[in-house]
Amino acid sequence: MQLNRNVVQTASRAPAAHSVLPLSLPSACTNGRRSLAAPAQTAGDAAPRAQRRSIRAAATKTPYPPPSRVIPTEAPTDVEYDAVIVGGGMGGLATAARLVAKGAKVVVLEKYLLPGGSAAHFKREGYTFDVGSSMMFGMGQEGTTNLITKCLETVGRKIPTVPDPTQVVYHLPKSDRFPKGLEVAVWRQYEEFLEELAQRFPAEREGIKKFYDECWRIFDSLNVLELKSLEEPRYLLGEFAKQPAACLTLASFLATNTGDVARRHIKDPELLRFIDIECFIWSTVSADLTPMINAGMVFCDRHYGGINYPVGGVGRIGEELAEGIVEYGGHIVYKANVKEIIVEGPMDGERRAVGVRLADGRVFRGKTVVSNATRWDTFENMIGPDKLPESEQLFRKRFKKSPSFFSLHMGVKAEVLQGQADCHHILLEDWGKMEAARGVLFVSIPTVLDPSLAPPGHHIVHAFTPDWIDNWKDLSPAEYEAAKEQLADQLCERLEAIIPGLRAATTFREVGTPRTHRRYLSREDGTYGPIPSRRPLGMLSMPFNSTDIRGLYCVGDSSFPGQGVNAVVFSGFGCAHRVLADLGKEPTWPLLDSAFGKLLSTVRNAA
Ligand SMILES: NC(=O)c1ccc[n+]([C@@H]2O[C@H](COP(=O)([O-])OP(=O)(O)OC[C@H]3O[C@@H](n4cnc5c(N)ncnc54)[C@H](O)[C@@H]3O)[C@@H](O)[C@H]2O)c1
Ligand SMILES: CC(C)=CCC/C(C)=C/C=C/C(C)=C/C=C/C(C)=C/C=C/C=C(C)/C=C/C=C(C)/C=C/C=C(\C)CCC=C(C)C
Repeated sequence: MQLNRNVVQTASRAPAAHSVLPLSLPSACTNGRRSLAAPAQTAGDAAPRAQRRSIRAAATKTPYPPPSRVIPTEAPTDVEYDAVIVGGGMGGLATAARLVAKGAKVVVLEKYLLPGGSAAHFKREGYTFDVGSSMMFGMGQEGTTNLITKCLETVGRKIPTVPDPTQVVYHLPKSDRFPKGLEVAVWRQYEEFLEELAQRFPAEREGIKKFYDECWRIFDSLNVLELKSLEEPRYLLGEFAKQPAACLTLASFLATNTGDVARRHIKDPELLRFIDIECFIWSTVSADLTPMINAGMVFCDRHYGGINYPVGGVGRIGEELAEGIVEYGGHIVYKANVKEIIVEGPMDGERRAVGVRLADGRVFRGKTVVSNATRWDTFENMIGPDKLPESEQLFRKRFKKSPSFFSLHMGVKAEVLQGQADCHHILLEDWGKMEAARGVLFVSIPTVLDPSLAPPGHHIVHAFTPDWIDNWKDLSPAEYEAAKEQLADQLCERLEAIIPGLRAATTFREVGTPRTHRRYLSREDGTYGPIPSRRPLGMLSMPFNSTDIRGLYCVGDSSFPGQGVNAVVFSGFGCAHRVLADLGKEPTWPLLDSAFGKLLSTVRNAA
């Protein structure tokens, strides 16, 4: 059966291209093919790509963004805040934005000098480097899942963006069928991507469409809901009443993992491995361990128009949010290292978080405390490893820390990337190494979308690969430096396969190891976030924002729905809603509320 593009394309899947074009950038198109040294395909090469590209990056000049503005603020310590927020990563900022917009008195305490956490940026020699990846979901203009756009709007902000023409281009291992390697581009247009994949695996044409169409069922359901706290039954019942079909669809997928759905429709082992890496690049686990609802979000938002690069760099999002929060009356204190979450009450009775103490001795008191640090940093380091509530002990059995990353930030002469139009690439030479440290190589070239990030005539190449902190322990300073250089050289050698001449064209290079991530992001072992230790029951085992300590909430990637900027912003929306409900600033049905809370924790403990 041939894919029928007219059937696949629906208004909800592909909002008009103009709606996602940059707000202030030229929509200049470059119709050339990708210029990376792409191996030819053997199983049916796709039709000429130039004909199928309907959205192209603005790859020419862009205006320089406004200079970074991080307004340092202080905050009084002699007041009781509605919420004291530990950490100004995207999870903490999203919570703060939603709270201040409702008139709550909020202080954000950030250990570093800048907002954004792992989604911040740093500047060196005329380059603006994104700390993490440059792939931003949730930045579209339509629907309800464009949570980054919505979060900015909450505090009156908007950022010009550039659409990514492809989400990612995969350069995957050689096999009998693909002697030069399997290459697949995930085009912004859904039909183009389906066609490309079906050309590679013609016998699975129908299965491919069925699998990805199941993802659309989830996305289309999420994309009509007002996204708030799933722990608040009054809101939840309201959404069920307004959108019963969407809510039932989501409920039916809550306990499902992606691998199960993929195997229902696809039999080819090589294609199933492709679905694995489709999950791995954002969940850092295979499809069997990746909740299907998250896959629905990621596999569809990219075609719906959600992946757009913020002009000026990913760090602009945090900067704009921070400014907006301050404008709405909130406080953000930088260089504020929270050492302790103050909890009152007996160990065997009701315990309540009442504030925090900083390393310099300052105390901020609040009716609620929200932690944007990982659960390990929050409970073990700021409360005490001997005081772990039962639900936290359970969390530690079910989830473990994912590896951190080794990152290589490079400035390169522009000619080495002549004609390049794809920002993100994935390289893997051996399927057996997909989940191993230093196996998958992630590559972002954000300057193809926003040239203003590099000095004229230059590009940024950011390459990173999963790595464990244990690989960097017990080294002398000289050994540490030598190990960094050696691994950086190895990665450059691998990169030469898709960017020939890279090493000779490199004019700037800075390396980060898991130790760097631990130090600057204050994430235990530099972890990227929690991953399941065993097969999870879809999303059901992931904790929401409330904790067993009254008044203490967690937000960010150790809370539902997990890693990803759009995901932690959703977690922030949920957290703010739950906090407001507990503060009496959002309507609730108290009896139902407490019964539902107990039911949820019973279900989660059993999941
Ligand atoms: N392209 C992408 O998709 C992309 C890019 C970057 C980041 N991310 C995602 O962002 C997620 C993380 O976001 P997040 O909001 O959960 O966490 P985060 O680590 O980004 O932010 C946490 C913040 O808390 C601060 N902090 C930690 N301990 C502190 C303490 N004791 N006192 C004061 N401040 C403290 C840190 O300095 C940091 O700014 C990751 O899962 C990753 O997937 C994604
Ligand atoms: C009863 C109950 C509870 C319920 C009922 C039913 C219902 C209603 C349900 C509902 C649900 C919901 C709403 C859900 C939600 C969800 C969500 C929102 C989700 C989201 C997600 C997201 C995500 C996951 C994302 C992610 C992303 C990421 C991670 C990214 C990353 C990236 C990277 C790393 C990059 C790569 C790079 C290269 C390639 C270079």
